[in-house]
Amino acid sequence: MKSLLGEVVYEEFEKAIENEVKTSIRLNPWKKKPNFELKERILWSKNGYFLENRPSFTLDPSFHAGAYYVQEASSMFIDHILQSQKVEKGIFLDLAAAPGGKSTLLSSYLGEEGFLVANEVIQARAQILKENCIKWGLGNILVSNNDPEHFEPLEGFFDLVLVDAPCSGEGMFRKDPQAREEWSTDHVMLCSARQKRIMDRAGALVKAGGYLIYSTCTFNELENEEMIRFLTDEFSYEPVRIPLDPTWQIIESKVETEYGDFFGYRFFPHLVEGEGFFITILKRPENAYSLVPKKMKDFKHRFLKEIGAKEAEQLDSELGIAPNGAYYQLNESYFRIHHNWKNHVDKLSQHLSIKYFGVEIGKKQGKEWIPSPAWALSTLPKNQYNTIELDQEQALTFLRKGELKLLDLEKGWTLVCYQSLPLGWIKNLGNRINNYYPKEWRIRHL
Ligand SMILES: C[S@@+](CC[C@H](N)C(=O)[O-])C[C@H]1O[C@@H](n2cnc3c(N)ncnc32)[C@H](O)[C@@H]1O
Repeated sequence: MKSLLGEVVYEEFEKAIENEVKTSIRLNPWKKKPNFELKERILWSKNGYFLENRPSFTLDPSFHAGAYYVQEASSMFIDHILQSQKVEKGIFLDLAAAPGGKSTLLSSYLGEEGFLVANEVIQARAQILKENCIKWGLGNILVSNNDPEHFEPLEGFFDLVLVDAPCSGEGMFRKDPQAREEWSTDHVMLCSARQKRIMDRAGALVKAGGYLIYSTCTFNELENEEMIRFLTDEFSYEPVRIPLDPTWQIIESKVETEYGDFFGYRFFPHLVEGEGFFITILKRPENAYSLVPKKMKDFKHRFLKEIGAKEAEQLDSELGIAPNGAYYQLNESYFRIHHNWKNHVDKLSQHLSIKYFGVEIGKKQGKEWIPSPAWALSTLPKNQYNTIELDQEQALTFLRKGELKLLDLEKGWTLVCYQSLPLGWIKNLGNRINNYYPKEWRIRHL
C-alpha cells in the first residue's frame, strides 16, 4: 500500500480503515419505493443512496419484498459504466454472482429487454443467490451452479460478462477484521493464479463487440493491473475509458500494454465512502474471432418440459399476464420467461446446472392451482387475486411464517402486501388461515 500510495497518503489510508463505512442501499427501480426518506444519492449510481445510520433491515418488510438491496457504494459504479457506455441490452453473464449484489444491479439495467445468467460455483451460495434473485422479482435471471470451466461450449455467447472475482479482500480490511488476519503474500499469489484460471475461460465467453468487466475488492496490482495484462495477452480486447467526475475521487490507473493503454479504476477508503474496490472494462473487437465450441459434459435438464405456444398463451390469459410468455414445467411447477429468451434458455439448459430461471408461477396439485411465492414477489401482475395490506407487526408475523389473525378475510387465496409491496400468499380455509411463506426464508431472530 505504501508503494501504491506513498508514505504520506498511506497514513490517511491507515486512519480511514479504522472508521465505519457508510451503509448504502440500491433501490429496485421496477418496484414501489420503500417508505423511508432517502436524502443522499450516490453520485455514480442511478438508484443508490447512503443512509444516515444502519437500520435493522431484518425488521423492514419492504427489504424482504425486494424493494431495495443493501450494497456498498463502490460496487454500484457498474451502473455508471453501463450507462456511460450505453451497453446494449442482450444476454449478460455474472460468472461469480453470489450473494447477488451485482446480479440484481445488472437485472435492473436489463429490465424486459435483456436476460442475465447469474452463476455461482458454490452450491450453498447459489441457493442464497437464487433467493435474492427471486425477491428482486424481474424474472429476467437464470441462476446456475457451475464451475467456470463448464461454460466452455458457450464461447462467444454473451453480450457482457462480469467477473467479480474471489480475491484477497484488502478492500474489506475496514469491514471485516478477519480479512486482515487471513491476508498473506502467499494468499495474494494464490488468488492471482485462480483469477487467471477464471479469466482464461471468461475472456472467451464474450461475443464480438461485447464487453468484459472484471472487478475485485482488493488493491494490489497482481490481482488487478496484472489481470488486464493477462487478458490482453490471451485475447484480443480493446480498451474502454470511463468518464469520471473529479469530485468522486475515484483513481484511474493506466496500464500500458503492447496492445495499447488500458484503464482500471480504484476506490480507496480514504477518498470514497465505500469499500476498497477495483474495476476495469474491456471491449471485444467487432471482428473478434470466436472459437468453435467443443463437445463437453451434457447438463441437459432431463425433467424440464416445454409447454407449447398455444398452451402458453392460454396460461398467460388465465393468469392475467401479457401474452409474451414461454413456459416450462418442472415436476408440478410452471416457470415463465419472456418468450424472447426461449432459445437462449434452451441452449443454456443443455450445458448448465440450472437452479432457477424466470418466474416460478405456481404448481398444479390435482385440480388446484397453488400460486408460487416467487410470483407474488415478481413484478408480473396478479390482478385477479384479493390483496390485503398488513401493518409492520402483521407483516413480520407473516415473514416469520406465523399465524395471522385477520377478520373479514375472503375465502381462498389472498396476496399479502406491506406498503403496497407484495410479500407472499395466504389462504383462508374458513377455520384457519394458511401461511404460504417459504419455510427456508422465514425470519427467525426476533
Ligand atoms: C466477490 S464474490 C462475488 C460477490 C457478488 N458478485 C456480489 O456482488 O454479490 C466472489 C464469488 O466467487 C466465488 N468463487 C470462489 N471460487 C471460485 C472459482 N474458482 N470460480 C468461480 N467463482 C468462484 C465465491 O463463491 C464468491 O461467491
